[in-house]
Amino acid sequence: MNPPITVSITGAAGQIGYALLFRIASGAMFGPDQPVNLRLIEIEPGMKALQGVIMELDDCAFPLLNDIVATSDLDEGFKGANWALLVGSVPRKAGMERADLLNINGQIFTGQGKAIAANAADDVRVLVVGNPCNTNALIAMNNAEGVPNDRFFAMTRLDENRAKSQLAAKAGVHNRDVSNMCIWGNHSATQYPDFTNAKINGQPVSEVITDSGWLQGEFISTVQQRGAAIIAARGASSAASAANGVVDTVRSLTTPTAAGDWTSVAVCSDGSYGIDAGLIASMPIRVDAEGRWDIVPGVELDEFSRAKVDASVQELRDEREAVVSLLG
Ligand SMILES: NC(=O)c1ccc[n+]([C@@H]2O[C@H](COP(=O)([O-])OP(=O)(O)OC[C@H]3O[C@@H](n4cnc5c(N)ncnc54)[C@H](O)[C@@H]3O)[C@@H](O)[C@H]2O)c1
Repeated sequence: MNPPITVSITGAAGQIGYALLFRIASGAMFGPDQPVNLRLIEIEPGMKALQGVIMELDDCAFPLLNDIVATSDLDEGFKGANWALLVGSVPRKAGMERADLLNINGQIFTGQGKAIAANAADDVRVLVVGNPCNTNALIAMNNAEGVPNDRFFAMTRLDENRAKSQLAAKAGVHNRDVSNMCIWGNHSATQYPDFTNAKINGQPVSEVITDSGWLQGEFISTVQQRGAAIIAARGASSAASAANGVVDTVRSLTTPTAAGDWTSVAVCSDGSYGIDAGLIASMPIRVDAEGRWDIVPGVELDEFSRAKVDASVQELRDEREAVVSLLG
């Protein structure tokens, strides 16, 4: 058995937390030989529910679950973290402007960034799920002095999985036959699911799905609006599929990417693809055998794609502008 990995999770008593903790503890995230310590972080009002979740974790008698800490103290919560999964955030309420939301959550991610820098392990990696996740990650990154920028990620994998599933259904193939699906930009309704570079059984999608009107219209809007469609149908926002996206993201960042393929995750841009350096934007990412990631170079963006990417990047610039005072 390997020594345990420590995973800190904020918002641990929330919906996504409830779907996520059990999968981490079962070995789905780090494999069947990797014990885990869970450090579960909640705000005070969530602590009672969190105790209930911990009782259920205990009742699973997971062989890989080494230790559980429940706390609302950030220093204790991020102590020794190898992974920090920042799921908790304040949802948008009726009458709240996007700028208000950015600011309320901005305060949270300022404190969490500082606490990660002060307490986490030297190899800490941070995945932000709580929305607006790109800008929350930007704030955490800019407040985590001493933690390299390449350790910060924001989740767009759920969007990638949704896009693959839509393409597979339209083409009458299995999800696993779809590759090279990249979500560009912001995890928001401006995100661009790039069908122009995606492949089905190694063939360009546009050669398999010849209905270009569907690809440019309904496909994109279905992926962009899927979160709202789930809320309308389920009466609650996506949680199990979001938790699955977290598991997939961490697995993809800790295992080599299949040759020629890539995965979607928002990272700190180095200026690639005309995306301003320093923004947290979703791009095609690959991981090598040593576990290092880089932005896949040379992906072609045609005129249609370029306009979509630019629109989403503009939204990220606007969000950055709204929180500039929190960036240190
Ligand atoms: N990136 C993505 O693809 C994606 C997908 C789905 C949901 N989300 C986002 O994930 C977030 C969580 O979703 P959910 O359905 O689990 O929400 P939820 O409201 O069920 O749970 C959120 C939990 O976070 C806790 N919390 C709030 N502020 C906190 C803080 N400062 N520190 C620690 N915990 C805190 C709350 O007490 C609550 O238990 C939301 O922001 C949602 O929009 C992102």
